[in-house]
Amino acid sequence: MKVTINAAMTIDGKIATASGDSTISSKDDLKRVHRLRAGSDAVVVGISTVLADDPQLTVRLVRGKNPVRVVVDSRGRIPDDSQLLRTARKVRTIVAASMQASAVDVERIRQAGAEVILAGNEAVDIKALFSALKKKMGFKKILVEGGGELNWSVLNLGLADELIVTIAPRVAGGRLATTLVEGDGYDAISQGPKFRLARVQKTRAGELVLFYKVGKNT
Ligand SMILES: NC(=O)C1=CN([C@@H]2O[C@H](COP(=O)(O)OP(=O)(O)OC[C@H]3O[C@@H](n4cnc5c(N)ncnc54)[C@H](O)[C@@H]3O)[C@@H](O)[C@H]2O)C=CC1
Ligand SMILES: Nc1nc(O)c(N)c(N[C@@H]2O[C@H](COP(=O)(O)O)[C@@H](O)[C@H]2O)n1
Repeated sequence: MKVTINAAMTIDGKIATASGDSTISSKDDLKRVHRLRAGSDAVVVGISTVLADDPQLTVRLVRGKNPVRVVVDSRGRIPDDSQLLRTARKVRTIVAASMQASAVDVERIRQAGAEVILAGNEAVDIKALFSALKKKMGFKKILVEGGGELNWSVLNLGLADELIVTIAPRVAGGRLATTLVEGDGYDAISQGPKFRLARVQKTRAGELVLFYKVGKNT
């Protein structure tokens, strides 16, 4: 199974402002992302991204098939009125929760038309989730679309094959603004995953799209 992380950041590495504005990519870049989604079996996001952005995670800017939408949501907090749950009967949607989710929330999410996968005791066990996506669902291409905490988990577990980062010609600043990779971080740069720059694209809006292959660290 191939796992790709895609995100857009400012020159200073922020994927959203401290107040939660994440409108970073140009229309051209968003079309590229929608094409990437169309070529993926599933798109995976963290619950904080759902709560901040209320995303659709569809391919509406291009022709193609919507990927299955997967939300990493330990406690089953996804709101009933979120775009993902409101459209769960039209576009297949999976909520990956842990044992922290109440039976009431699991039932509420299932009633809305989404599937629930339980993986992990506290946080969602990302390794177990990705294994289920591969072995039980038969998915071959997974697109991870953040946010920073989810990016950390996927990279730190050595699960990513590719990292695509759009650098927009903007600065967000703010020590509380979310960065591309959050989590605990490494003590030494040498402990982190190593990347190979495979390709660079420039968009009409002056963005650089960097395509990195990820060296496995596990
Ligand atoms: N510019 C861009 O390309 C993107 C920007 N964003 C922005 O990122 C921000 C959200 O990012 P974050 O706060 O970092 O949250 P996130 O979206 O990565 O979600 C993290 C949350 O997911 C849950 N979770 C459960 N198990 C987990 C596990 N094993 N590993 C990681 N998370 C787990 C936890 O509740 C955790 O706090 C939003 O402001 C959003 O707008 C999000 C995606 C793309
Ligand atoms: N590639 C990219 N560029 C940006 O500027 C972004 N803000 C994001 N965000 C990701 O896309 C989701 C929104 O998707 P929809 O437009 O609602 O389909 C958002 O939740 C992030 O995962 N990505």
